Amino acid sequence: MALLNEKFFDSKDEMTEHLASLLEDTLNAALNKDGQASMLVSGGSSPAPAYKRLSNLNLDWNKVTVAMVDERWVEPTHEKSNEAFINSTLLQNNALNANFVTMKNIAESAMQGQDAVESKYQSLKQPFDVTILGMGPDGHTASLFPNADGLESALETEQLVCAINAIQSEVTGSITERMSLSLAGIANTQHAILLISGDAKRKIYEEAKKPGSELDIPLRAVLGLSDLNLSVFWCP
Ligand SMILES: O=C(O)[C@H](O)[C@@H](O)[C@H](O)[C@H](O)COP(=O)(O)O
Repeated sequence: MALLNEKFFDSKDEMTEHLASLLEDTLNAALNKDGQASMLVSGGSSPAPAYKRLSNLNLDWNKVTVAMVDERWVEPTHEKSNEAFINSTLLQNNALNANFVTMKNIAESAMQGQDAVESKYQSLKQPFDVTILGMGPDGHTASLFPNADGLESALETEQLVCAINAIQSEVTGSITERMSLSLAGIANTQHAILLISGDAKRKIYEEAKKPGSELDIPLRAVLGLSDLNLSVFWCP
């Protein structure tokens, strides 16, 4: 089991405040210690306000590298692009100077683009200083979707990233082809933060803590990483 530090907040504002100050402290500590920092980011509504707050901080942003936890295999101009989401939330204001390592490349498919993404990710500062994860109502985290094509290899590979083709559902929407940190990529961080909102997802999270199939609830594989330092933040 991961080293869990669970915090249950009364409101999203409270969670945002805590998350933003934790990220600020983490980035500052890494910059002071190593002269550089790496932060891996997810999309989703949970982290967005903290990203906006972070973007105004006076950090040495040019020494911070922001990279994606996962991405749909769509152009950055697409409305569902996580790259576009990070550009419009985090990489604004002072954070415009951060380095941004993205996943989508010119390859026709995520599978064909995987090696190029892997080599970019291998050049990031490792272990990553902090990785922000979300979770869907189907128990997916990053783009590790239940029973997806590519999930087994994402859970087994030693590579940092893996192409995934999810089974289409209400959660995935029509775009099922993704690039994601693998389980090994998620494990490769000093500190991971999992953001969960609402009672329905809380139930899935509690379910994921119990033994069972990692293919049905991929979050279970992350919770099972014995050396992972994982903060779990929940808000209503
Ligand atoms: O790429 C995606 O499909 C989303 O980023 C997704 O994985 C998100 O992280 C979770 O669904 C949590 O979303 P909320 O933050 O909105 O709860």
